[in-house]
Amino acid sequence: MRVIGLMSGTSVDGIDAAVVEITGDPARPQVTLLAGETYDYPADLRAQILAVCGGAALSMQQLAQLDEAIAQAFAQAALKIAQDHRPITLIGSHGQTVFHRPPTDQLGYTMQLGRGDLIAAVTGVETVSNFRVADIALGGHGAPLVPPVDVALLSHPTDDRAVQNIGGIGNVAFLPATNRTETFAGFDTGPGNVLLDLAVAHLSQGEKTYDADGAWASQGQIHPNLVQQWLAHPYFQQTPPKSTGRELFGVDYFQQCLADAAGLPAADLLACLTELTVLSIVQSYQQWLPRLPQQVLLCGGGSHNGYLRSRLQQHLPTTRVLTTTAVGLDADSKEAIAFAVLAYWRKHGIYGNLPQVTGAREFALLGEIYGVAGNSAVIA
Ligand SMILES: Nc1ncnc2c1ncn2[C@@H]1O[C@H](COP(=O)(O)OP(=O)(O)OP(=O)(O)O)[C@@H](O)[C@H]1O
Ligand SMILES: CC(=O)N[C@H]1[C@@H]2OC[C@@H](O2)[C@@H](O)[C@@H]1O[C@H](C)C(=O)O
Repeated sequence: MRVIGLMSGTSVDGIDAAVVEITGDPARPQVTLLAGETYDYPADLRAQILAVCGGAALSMQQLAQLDEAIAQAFAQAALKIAQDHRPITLIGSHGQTVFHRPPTDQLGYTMQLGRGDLIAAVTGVETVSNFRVADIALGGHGAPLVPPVDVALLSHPTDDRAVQNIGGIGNVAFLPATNRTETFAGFDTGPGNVLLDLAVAHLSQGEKTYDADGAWASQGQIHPNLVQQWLAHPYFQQTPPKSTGRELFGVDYFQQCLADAAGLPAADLLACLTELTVLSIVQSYQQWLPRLPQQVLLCGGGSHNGYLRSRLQQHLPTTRVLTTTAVGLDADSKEAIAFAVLAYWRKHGIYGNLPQVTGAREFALLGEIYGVAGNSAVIA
């Protein structure tokens, strides 16, 4: 079956789209990537989304317009990537997270915009969307959802692996070697690139959106006391299951970091924020994974940050730090691929969440399915 996966994450940089061919046993699918692209959001739409993520109030009218604009952008991304890969049978669309409240003594709440019904209507392809809410209703975090896909696609016969996504937020999936019988682990490790991106935009007066390869940060000096001060944030001490977002590590937190680093050169701020990401990952492995893995497989945009990668390798001397691309799964497309697989699982009646990761009290079918009328197909 040919499936499109669509995802836009906490960096809000654009829509990751992937076309995959899925074959074999639905529970242990064989996935071949046929195309992977990122389609940038129009600048005004990105600005609106970032404002809402930052807590800007919206009228219902504005919410409706934003939801439609995001759905249209996702549908256009699907139409573009499908061009040379028809027929497409199914779309799995994560949408755009604009609000995420982890559960406490009350249920969590999460909101992804980009209505699946509109994507189905525009593309003529059955679409699964709104993946997180079923897990949330069962007391879970609704995140991270990619770990079971990592288990299915990246487990190794003899080596323990940790798959580390470094997007806006970072998250890990621990995959014990398949010759062991342990359960899996996974959680959000904390900020990935989000603080770095905010710092770069601030330091470059909006000229740049990110620090390519970590080149700017690599010229700076790390101030360990400052990094330790930031690592005292309660999120880093919290026991999994745990998830986070721009609500905790967004503009307000960045302003605090900026104030803490007052007087330091720009490159030092970037080096310190990079070290925060790196040490939050390393310390969370030491605290919460059953043991350190033999391999860390990086994915997401942060996997292109050579400075960050080298810092991570330095702090994990007995572990090989690689990318998922190095073991055959494209590091930039992996999350989009994951939502194609989650949609495929939904259609086959296969549970998509891992309760030991999300904290839900049960397994759940994830996603709402939106069908299309028989002859309305555009890319089917
Ligand atoms: N060449 C590069 N060098 C350094 N950093 C990069 C590079 N390319 C991308 N990035 C970083 O990766 C970020 C985008 O990563 P990605 O697309 O994985 O995030 P996301 O999917 O939005 O987030 P999340 O996984 O939290 O939902 C950019 O904002 C930038 O900080
Ligand atoms: C609520 C939400 O959108 N969470 C994202 C975010 O981005 C990274 C991290 O925080 C992860 O928990 C999740 O995305 C990935 C795709 C996941 O669910 O596995």
